[in-house]
Amino acid sequence: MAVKKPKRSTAKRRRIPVTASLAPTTTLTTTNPTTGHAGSSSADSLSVLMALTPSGAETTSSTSSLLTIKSSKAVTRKKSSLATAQLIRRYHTLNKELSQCLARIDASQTGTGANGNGNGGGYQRSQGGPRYTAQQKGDDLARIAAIRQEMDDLGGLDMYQKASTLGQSKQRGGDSSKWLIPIIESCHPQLDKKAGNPLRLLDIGALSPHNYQKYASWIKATPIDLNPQDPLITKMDFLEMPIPTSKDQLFDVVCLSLVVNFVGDPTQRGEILRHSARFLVPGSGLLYLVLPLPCIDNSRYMDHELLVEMMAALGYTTLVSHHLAKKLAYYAFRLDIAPVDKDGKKGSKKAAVSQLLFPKKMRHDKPNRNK
Ligand SMILES: C[S@@+](CC[C@H](N)C(=O)[O-])C[C@H]1O[C@@H](n2cnc3c(N)ncnc32)[C@H](O)[C@@H]1O
Repeated sequence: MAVKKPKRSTAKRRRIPVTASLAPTTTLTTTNPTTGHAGSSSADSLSVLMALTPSGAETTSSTSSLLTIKSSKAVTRKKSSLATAQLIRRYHTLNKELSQCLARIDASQTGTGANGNGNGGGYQRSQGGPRYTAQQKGDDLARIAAIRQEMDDLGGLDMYQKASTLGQSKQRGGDSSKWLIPIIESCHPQLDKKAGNPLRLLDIGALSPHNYQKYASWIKATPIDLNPQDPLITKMDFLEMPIPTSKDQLFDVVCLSLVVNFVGDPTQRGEILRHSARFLVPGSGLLYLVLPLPCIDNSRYMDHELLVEMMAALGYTTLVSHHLAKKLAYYAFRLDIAPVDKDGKKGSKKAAVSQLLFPKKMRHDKPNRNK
């Protein structure tokens, strides 16, 4: 994508460092976006993953028959898959708790109280709400340090990404782009795949630059990530990505596969979805959204109907297709209405209205549901 005079997004962004650049990224070094620590902390990250493998995992070398070898391999794979899932879950939990602590501190400093979604804990600096005491702030600061330490001990974002890459390896079903391809094809029936005029696809939070390689003749992918695992992935915080200033900079497809749930702060999750609309061709652009299934079918506050309603409020009024699989929920939305606040202006009427439209509200009051 050619970028002329990039216009910076004013989308709400506080803690993830600015790394906006469309140039390849290996020369850029940043603070670890999640832990806030400099550099990569995962020199021996794979050994951390191995250490997480439940003890007693057998290896094939000690087995004597082919049958045992096969079952032993399967057992090892299952255990390692469990360890990977455990690591990813722990990382998400820490990331969320970190966001909550940071949001409480932010809210107490700005006097905004909760950040509109309960994440700030409802504390206010000024009158009207419970006071956020110095003691509570001290506890939050101590907890933040402990969380960052634990994240570092686990191997930081780098390790999380390696675990996620294992999660998307072929053995475990491959990456989630497969579901999308037939949908893109059905939305562009006239597309001449050999004409040399490929569709433009922005892959946000890409673990591999090769997810769309097979379709390179008709899909030109731009993979970006906060912490690229490959030099072909551009280092970029999507919320800092320059908003297109002309039609030829827009994308036909924007992919957010397992990215929104990665973000700990609910306001920022919303911002990512809102921001996505600024990059798509209105009328035909597709947003590919993948979430862990429990976000949709086991939450107290969110479900399929509410997601569809919220997306419609952002201009995604057509749900082209969706699929609730065993572990993941896949959605393809079409951007029918161009965003009003194209310039990314925060606090626009539209933004205020959508916050009022969707306050955090209990929808499924059941004890076993996620919060
Ligand atoms: C679960 S992993 C990626 C999953 C991959 N897309 C897939 O479908 O398997 C989530 C990724 O999102 C990236 N990410 C989170 N927030 C981001 C942002 N604001 N900009 C760019 N990448 C982001 C993280 O760095 C991480 O690599």
